[in-house]
Amino acid sequence: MSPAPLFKRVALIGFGLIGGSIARAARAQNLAEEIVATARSAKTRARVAELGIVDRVVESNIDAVKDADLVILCIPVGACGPVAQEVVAYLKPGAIVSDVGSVKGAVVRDMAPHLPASVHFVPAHPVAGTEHSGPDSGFAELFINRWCILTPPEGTDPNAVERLRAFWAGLGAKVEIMTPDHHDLVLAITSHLPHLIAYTIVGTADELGQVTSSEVMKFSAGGFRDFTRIAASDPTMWRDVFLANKDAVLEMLGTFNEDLSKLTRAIRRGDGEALFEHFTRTRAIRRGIVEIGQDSSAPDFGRPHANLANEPE
Ligand SMILES: NC(=O)C1=CN([C@@H]2O[C@H](COP(=O)(O)OP(=O)(O)OC[C@H]3O[C@@H](n4cnc5c(N)ncnc54)[C@H](O)[C@@H]3O)[C@@H](O)[C@H]2O)C=CC1
Ligand SMILES: O=C(O)C(=O)Cc1ccc(O)cc1
Repeated sequence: MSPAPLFKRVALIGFGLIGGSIARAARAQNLAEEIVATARSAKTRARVAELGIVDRVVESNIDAVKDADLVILCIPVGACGPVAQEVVAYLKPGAIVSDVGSVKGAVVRDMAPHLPASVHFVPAHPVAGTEHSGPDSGFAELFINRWCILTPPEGTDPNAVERLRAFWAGLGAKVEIMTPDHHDLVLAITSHLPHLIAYTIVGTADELGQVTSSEVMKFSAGGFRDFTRIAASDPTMWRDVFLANKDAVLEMLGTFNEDLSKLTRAIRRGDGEALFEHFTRTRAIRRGIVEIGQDSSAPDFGRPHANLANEPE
C-alpha cells in the first residue's frame, strides 16, 4: 500500500510552467489528496480542466485557499504581496503558505506583513525552469535532481519547514535552506545577470539587424542560440525579478562591468597574455564544476545540450 499523501488539500495559485509542473509531479507522486488550482482567464481554466491534472480549477484565489493545507503562489514575484493580501482572511489556521518566486527578500517583505501568526510562511524557490510559460509548458520531471531553496523567516515552526521540505523532496528536488538575502545575492550572479546579458546581447544583435534576417542564427554553433532561448523567457516574470532584486543585481552588475572593461582594455591593447590568463582561469572553473558533478545543465529538459566534447572525462 502506498503511504498517505503528505497534504490533504494543496492550492496552487497560478497554473503556468511552475504551478503546472508542481501539479503534474505532485499527482504522479501522490503528494496531495486534492489539488486545486487557480487560473485567471476562462481560456486557461478550460485548458487546465481539459488537462485533467488537478481536481478543481477555479477563478478566485480566495476560493482556492479555503480549507487548503498548503498554499503555493506560482505567480510573478510582483503579484505575491497583493495576492497574499487578497487571500489572507480565508487561509486555514495551521496552513503552510509558500511561493516559488525567483527572488526571496522582496517576496518575504511583501507577503509576511499580511500573514497571520496562525499560518506558517515558508518561502521557496525551485531553481529549475525553462523559457516557456503557460499551462501546457509544465512537466512532472522538471524538479528532479534540481535544487529547491527554502528561506523560512526566523522562528518558523520547524515542523512546517520539514513538511515543505518533504513535499519538494517528493517532487524530486534537493532541498537547501538559506536566508532570503543570501539567496538573492547568489541568484543575482548565477541566474539574474545571465538572463540580463541574454536580453542585452539579443537586443544588440537585433539592433544591428542581424538576428532574424541574416546569417547569425544560421551559423551560430550554440552560444548565441542559447542566448536567444533565454531571451525568450517571460517578460512579466523577468521584469518583476529585476525590479524585486534591484540591489543585488546592481551590485553584481557593477563588478561585471568592471571585469568587462578589463577585457575590453586587453583587446584594445592587444594584450594576449591577459586574455589567455583570463580564459585559462574560467576554463578551470568550468572543469571544476563538471568534475564535482555540479553541472546542472545536464538534466534541464528542453535546453539545447552544451557541447561537452572538450570536457575532461
Ligand atoms: N520560469 C521559470 O523558469 C521559473 C520561474 N520561477 C518563478 O515562478 C513564478 C511563476 O513563473 P512561471 O510559472 O514561469 O510563470 P507562468 O507565466 O508560466 O505562470 C504564471 C501564472 O500566474 C498567473 N498569475 C499572474 N498574476 C496572478 C494573480 N494575481 N493571481 C492569480 N494568478 C496570477 C498567470 O496568469 C500565469 O498563469 C515566478 O515568480 C518565477 O519567478 C521559479 C523558477 C523557475
Ligand atoms: O531556462 C533557464 O535556463 C533557467 O535558468 C530557468 C530558470 C529561470 C528562473 C529561475 O528562478 C530558475 C530557473
